[in-house]
Amino acid sequence: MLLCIDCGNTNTVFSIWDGTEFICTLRTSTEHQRTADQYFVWFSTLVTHHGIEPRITDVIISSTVPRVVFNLRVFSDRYFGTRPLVVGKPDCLLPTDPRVDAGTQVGSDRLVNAAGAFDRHGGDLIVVDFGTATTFDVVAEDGAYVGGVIAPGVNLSLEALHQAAAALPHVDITKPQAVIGTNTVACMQSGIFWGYVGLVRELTGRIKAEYDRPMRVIGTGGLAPLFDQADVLFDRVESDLTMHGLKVIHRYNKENS
Ligand SMILES: Nc1ncnc2c1ncn2[C@@H]1O[C@H](COP(=O)(O)OP(=O)(O)OP(=O)(O)O)[C@@H](O)[C@H]1O
Ligand SMILES: CC(C)(CO)[C@@H](O)C(=O)NCCC(=O)O
Ligand SMILES: [K+]
Repeated sequence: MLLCIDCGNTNTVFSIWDGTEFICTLRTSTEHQRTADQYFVWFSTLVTHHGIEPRITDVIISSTVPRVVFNLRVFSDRYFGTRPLVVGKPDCLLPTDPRVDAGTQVGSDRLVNAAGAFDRHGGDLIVVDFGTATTFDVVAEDGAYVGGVIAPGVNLSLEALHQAAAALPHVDITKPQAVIGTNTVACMQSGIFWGYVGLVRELTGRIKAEYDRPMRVIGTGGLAPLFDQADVLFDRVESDLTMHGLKVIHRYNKENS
């Protein structure tokens, strides 16, 4: 079985692929202090709770937080006896190399999204991922990541409003009934929700205008389904795109190394 680990700046997601399907997905907050042993206590407790007896033979990791990789490597070595593949490291091959400015370290989550989306849909894509940041990844005709956009994440923007303005509470993101809010919370929800609808529409429109071929837009990340209710922003929403990309990169490395 393959354990896929997607470590973002906010959350780390573990998902077990049994060769046919993802049988268990677990989410924890990203904390660089967490040790290999702490990961294992958490992981083994929850898989047992789900009635699963995983026999992990392979591990692949994507991390946007460099400091957590060491402990995840130890976790993999110590508890599963396997050396993990780490996306972005020289010994992890990508199906297609990114074409970006020399010296640019593209976030591994974006490379993984590009690989996963290309595997499912072919090229000429924009992947919009609503994580800590809202990222737009452009996938060329041949599957290469060729650039994109990084905007502040939805939860980050809400948190920034709350932190910076004494009278603004912490609010959860939902789709407001109206655009004109008649109370503070409704005003904030409208600003974030409809503001991000506009951000996504404007940026995908401008990317399409700059790119010389027709493109499709794939939404992913926890909040993509929410924004999908608003408007025709995406051709597809796929919540498991990053996990799918990890599986694709793992398979590519097995077949080509
Ligand atoms: N089905 C869902 N409905 C609503 N919110 C969700 C859902 N799934 C996840 N979320 C929330 O959406 C947010 C985005 O989740 P996602 O995993 O895409 O990114 P993240 O964990 O915030 O960021 P990163 O991957 O950069 O750490 C999270 O705060 C999560 O709690
Ligand atoms: C933009 C984030 C934070 C999104 O998770 C991540 O992909 C990252 O740290 N990227 C590095 C810079 C880049 O992708 O160009
Ligand atoms: K993510």
